[in-house]
Amino acid sequence: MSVALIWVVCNRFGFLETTKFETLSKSRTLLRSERIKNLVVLKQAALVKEQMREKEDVEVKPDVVLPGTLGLLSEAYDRCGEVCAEYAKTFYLGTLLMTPERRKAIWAIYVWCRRTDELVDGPNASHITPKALDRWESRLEDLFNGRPFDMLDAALSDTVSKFPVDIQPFKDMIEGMRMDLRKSRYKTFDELYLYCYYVAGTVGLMSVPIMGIAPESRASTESVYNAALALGIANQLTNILRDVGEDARRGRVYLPQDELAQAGLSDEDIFAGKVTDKWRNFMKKQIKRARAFFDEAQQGVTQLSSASRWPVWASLLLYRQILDEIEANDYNNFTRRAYVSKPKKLVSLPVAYAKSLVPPSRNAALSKAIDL
Ligand SMILES: CC(C)=CCC/C(C)=C/CC/C(C)=C/CC/C(C)=C/[C@@H]1[C@@H](COP(=O)(O)OP(=O)(O)O)[C@]1(C)CC/C=C(\C)CC/C=C(\C)CCC=C(C)C
Ligand SMILES: [Mn+2]
Repeated sequence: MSVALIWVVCNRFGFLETTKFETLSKSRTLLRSERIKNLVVLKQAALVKEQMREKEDVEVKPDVVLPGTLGLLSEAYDRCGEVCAEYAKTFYLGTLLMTPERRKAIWAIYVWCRRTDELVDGPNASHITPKALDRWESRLEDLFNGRPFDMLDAALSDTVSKFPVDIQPFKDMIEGMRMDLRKSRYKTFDELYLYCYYVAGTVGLMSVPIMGIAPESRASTESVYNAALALGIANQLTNILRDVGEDARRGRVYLPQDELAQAGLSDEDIFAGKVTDKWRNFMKKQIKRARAFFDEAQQGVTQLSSASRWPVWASLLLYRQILDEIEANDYNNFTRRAYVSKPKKLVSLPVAYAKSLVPPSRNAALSKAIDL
C-alpha cells in the first residue's frame, strides 16, 4: 500500500486527529487497539519501508552544518547521553553497542520522552495545564521543522532530519500526557490500551526507524512495527502493575474498572491496599495479559538490525522480570515495589546477548509464520 493511500485511510478514519479518534462512533466494530494496529502501524511501517530495506545501516543523510554549530550539536548529544546514563543506566550501557549515529539518535529520543513525561510527573507537574502541553507540541513541530528551542531539542531536530522518523508518535505521546491531566480511571481494557499506546507504544514506533530492520529479515515491516508497539504496551502494563499502590496514593487507578468489578473488587479495595485472594486472582490475569504482549514483542526483536538487538533484548528481559517479582511479592503491589535485583540484572545481560546473536530467519515460510 502506498504512503499516500495510508494517509488517506488514516484521515478518512479521523485517526490523525486524536480527539476525533477518541470520539469515533461507538457503533464501529473495531476496538481502538485494533484500529491502532491497523492504522498507525501501517502508516509508520510504510514511511520507512523503502529506506530501511536497502542497507543494514540506515542511510543517514549527511550533516549540513552551519559553521560553528558542529561543536554545539555534539555537546547537545553528549548531554542527552548523560541524561540517559543518569536515568536509565542499563539501557544506556546497551546503547553503547549501537552504531554511534543510532546511539545518539536514541539518546535524543529518550531525552525528549523523559522531558515529556516529566511535564506531568515531575516537580512542576501541578502547574502543567493543557495549554502548556499545547506549547510543548508547537515546540515539537518547530524542532521537526529545523527550528529547535534549546540544546536538547537541537539534538532531536538533528536526529529527525537524518532518520525517517515521523512526528505522529511524538504528538501522540503528548496526547497521552493530556489524557493523564483529565482522566484517572479507565472503564475497559480498550480504554487503558489507548492510554498505553499514547505514552509507551509510541516509543516503540519512534525507535524502529533508528534501530533498523536487519537487511536479511523476511518479516514484513508491519509485523516489526506491531512487535515494537507490543513492547511499549507490555512495558507500560508492567509499570502499571508494579505501581498500583503508588498510583492509588495519587488518586489514580490505571486498571480496567469492568475487570475489577468482575473480580468482585472496587477502587475502595485498591485504596485499602489489602492483598486478598480476589486481588491475587485479578493480578494473575493482568500479569498473564502483560506477558502475552511481551511474547508478541519477542518475535520482532530478532528482526531488528544486529547491533540493535542486544539493548532491546536486555530491556525486554529486565522489564519482563518485574512481573516475576510481583508474583514473588505475593502480589503485594500496594506497599512493596517489585524490582529486579542487581545479580538478576547481571545474569540477564549475557542472556540478552546470546539471544541477540540469533539472526532473522532467511527462510521466507518461517518468517511468514511469525508475521504478527
Ligand atoms: C521490534 C521491536 C520489539 C523493537 C523494539 C522497539 C523498542 C525499542 C521499544 C521500546 C519500548 C519502551 C522502552 C517503551 C517505554 C515504555 C514506558 C515505560 C513508558 C513510560 C511512560 C510513562 O509512564 P509512567 O509515568 O507510568 O512511568 P514512570 O513512573 O514515570 O516511570 C514513560 C515514562 C514514557 C517515557 C519513556 C521513556 C523515557 C523511555 C524512552 C525510551 C527510549 C526512547 C529508548 C527505547 C530503546 C530501548 C533499547 C529500550
Ligand atoms: Mn512518569
